[in-house]
Amino acid sequence: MKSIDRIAIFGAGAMGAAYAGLFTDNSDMRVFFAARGDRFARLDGAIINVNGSDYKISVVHPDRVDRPFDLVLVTLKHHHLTEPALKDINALTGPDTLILSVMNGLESEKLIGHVCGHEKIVPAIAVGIDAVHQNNCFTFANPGKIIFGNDPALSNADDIDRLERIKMALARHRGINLQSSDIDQWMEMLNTLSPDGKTSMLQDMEAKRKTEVEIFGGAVEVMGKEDAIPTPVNSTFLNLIRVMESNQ
Ligand SMILES: NC(=O)C1=CN([C@@H]2O[C@H](COP(=O)(O)OP(=O)(O)OC[C@H]3O[C@@H](n4cnc5c(N)ncnc54)[C@H](OP(=O)(O)O)[C@@H]3O)[C@@H](O)[C@H]2O)C=CC1
Ligand SMILES: CC(C)(CO)C(=O)C(=O)O
Repeated sequence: MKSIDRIAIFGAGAMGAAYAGLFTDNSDMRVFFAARGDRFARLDGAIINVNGSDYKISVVHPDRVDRPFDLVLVTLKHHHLTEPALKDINALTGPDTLILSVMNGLESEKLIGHVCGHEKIVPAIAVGIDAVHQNNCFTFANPGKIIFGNDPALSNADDIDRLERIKMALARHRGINLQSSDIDQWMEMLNTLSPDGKTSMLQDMEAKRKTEVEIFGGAVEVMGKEDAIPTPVNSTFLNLIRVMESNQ
């Protein structure tokens, strides 16, 4: 496998800055943020502070990529994954690029894979990190971990076949038998997060930004309806957050 020397981070928010700091401190990789327009202007030459240390991360414009990156780390919010953003992610890649999305939800790998090529996607999820973003200051008490997975259903298939396999994958996903020990493990992980930290969603609420609630609670509600499984507690929290968002 080709070595990873250059990494582009797409989304210089709480997670993007945390990983930019971690990669800069713990590897020889050259770390870049990728952005265009006002974001490029804001980030280019800027000093960001992560856990008390200053970093000046180079910034690449998607229209001015001289050679593909070895790794693209996607750290956007779900609603940022628009067609133009997906095109910009694609502009950072070449045939040997790996793409790692640490975004929450079930959709980002599919959307990015559709535009950039499913074969480039390394399926993964970030857990236990508690990254907070305030202006150019970023903090996290725990780096957490990235858990790598593999979904063979999403690679090497034509579109129709892939669609069927995605449906199969979803069925398999719903067939997973969650045990109470899984919930215990999740509670243990939550207990490792900083008491002074804020979830990504709380940060969005406080900043009066759109939240990702529709891909979390919204997705559970849709699946519950489809499978005729009542999800009243989920619906209560979902509707509370929807009302809070609409009152902003
Ligand atoms: N925060 C956490 O601890 C954790 C977060 N996650 C997940 O990770 C993902 C990222 O979360 P988080 O880092 O908190 O989110 P943030 O909102 O802090 O960061 C998202 C960043 O993406 C930038 N962005 C949006 N659109 C574009 C674009 N077109 N081009 C370049 N940059 C863009 C935003 O820029 P701008 O500010 O200019 O709009 C923002 O800086 C989410 O899916 C979240 O659920 C998962 C585990 C933990
Ligand atoms: C689970 C949690 C709270 C931290 O990993 C998270 O994913 C978030 O802040 O969005």
